[in-house]
Amino acid sequence: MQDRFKGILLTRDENKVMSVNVTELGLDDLMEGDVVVEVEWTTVNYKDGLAITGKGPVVRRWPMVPGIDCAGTVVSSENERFKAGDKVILNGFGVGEVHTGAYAAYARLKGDWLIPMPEGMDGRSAMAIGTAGYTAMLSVMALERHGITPGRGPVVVTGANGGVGTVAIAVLGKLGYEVIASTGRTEEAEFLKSLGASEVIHRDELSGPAKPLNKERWAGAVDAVGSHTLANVLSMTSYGGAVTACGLAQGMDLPTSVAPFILRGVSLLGIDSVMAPLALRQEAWSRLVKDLDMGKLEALSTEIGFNGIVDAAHSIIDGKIRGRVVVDMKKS
Ligand SMILES: C=CC(=O)SCCNC(=O)CCNC(=O)[C@H](O)C(C)(C)COP(=O)(O)OP(=O)(O)OC[C@H]1O[C@@H](n2cnc3c(N)ncnc32)[C@H](O)[C@@H]1OP(=O)(O)O
Ligand SMILES: NC(=O)C1=CN([C@@H]2O[C@H](COP(=O)(O)OP(=O)(O)OC[C@H]3O[C@@H](n4cnc5c(N)ncnc54)[C@H](O)[C@@H]3O)[C@@H](O)[C@H]2O)C=CC1
Repeated sequence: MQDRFKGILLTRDENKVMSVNVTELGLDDLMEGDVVVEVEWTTVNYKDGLAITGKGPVVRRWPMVPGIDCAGTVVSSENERFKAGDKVILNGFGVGEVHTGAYAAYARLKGDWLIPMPEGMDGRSAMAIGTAGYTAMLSVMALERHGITPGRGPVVVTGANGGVGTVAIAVLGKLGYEVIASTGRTEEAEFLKSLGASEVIHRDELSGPAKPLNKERWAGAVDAVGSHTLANVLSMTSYGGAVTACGLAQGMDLPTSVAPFILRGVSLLGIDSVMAPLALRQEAWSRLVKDLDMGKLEALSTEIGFNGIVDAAHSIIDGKIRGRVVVDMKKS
């Protein structure tokens, strides 16, 4: 292991003005943990974008190495579950928020947070999926638990060209659902159809203030957008349907009424990837091996090197990234 290694460090001055520094770090700059991992692959999620641009109060401890997820190899371990050489995945648990994170050549982490690399997956594909794709899987699993089968009717996916959206479309399509993709980038309709969407609608149909109830259009939804979009999705969900909420790309508010819940028995299912229990995580990663077509994952992914992370963080907040960004940490 190198004594000094590259990393990104977010610092704040006495006036709480943030700086983003590409710098050299040592192990002492990383917070305590019982496993040191060489970060081989990481990614840029919306939350990483919020952290690096400072657009959202994601970072809650300073200074911070951002980066909420990574895949790599264990370098040293005092945890009985892991030994040097093991391939692992890390996502969530406040890493990149309150615990120094993935945008460095090494990460010092708690072994209890790590998942052994599932059979059939490698570091690159794990991070092409990343937190966004794993959250898409958690969302699909929540719909399934609620009895939303392909026979119940279509499922709408909002934020369809984003990380959660593209992976959700690919998984739902493979599982046989009729998928309606909602996007502001309708010029990407053919791409979304190639992933598994049957129909593409413009996000403007869902982005204004919602009526309490509207014509029933879908049995289920994977929503990554929140705000008016989620309110409209709820108002158009058919009797007994279910909607998962994981994101806030339009806003953190939810200007809805109780009508969909009390008149149509619609359920709103909250999805949190960060503190999801280990068993649910392992199930989600195993399901991704089985239910996500790796050719489609490749089609929705763009690879960059370490030096591209900061630009990609700005681009994701500007809504300019299609699908997922995977970062090869060995590449500059
Ligand atoms: C991969 C996942 C995602 O992408 S999620 C989307 C990205 N996340 C965000 O945009 C969240 C950013 N955070 C915020 O906007 C705010 O922190 C807030 C609205 C969630 C809360 O802010 P507010 O100023 O209203 O309250 P406090 O900071 O005083 O916190 C209240 C209470 O909540 C605890 N808390 C704060 N952040 C989190 C979090 N991320 N996860 C879990 N809990 C959180 C905080 O510790 C306080 O609890 P207490 O018991 O008093 O300590
Ligand atoms: N709850 C959780 O644990 C998790 C939450 N998330 C959240 O899910 C959301 C999506 O994440 P990603 O797919 O990775 O982000 P992304 O940026 O890849 O995708 C978001 C999509 O929403 C679109 N969008 C932006 N503004 C919009 C608006 N006003 N109306 C409709 N669409 C809009 C963008 O064009 C983009 O296609 C984010 O808010 C993120 O924070 C992501 C992962 C885990």
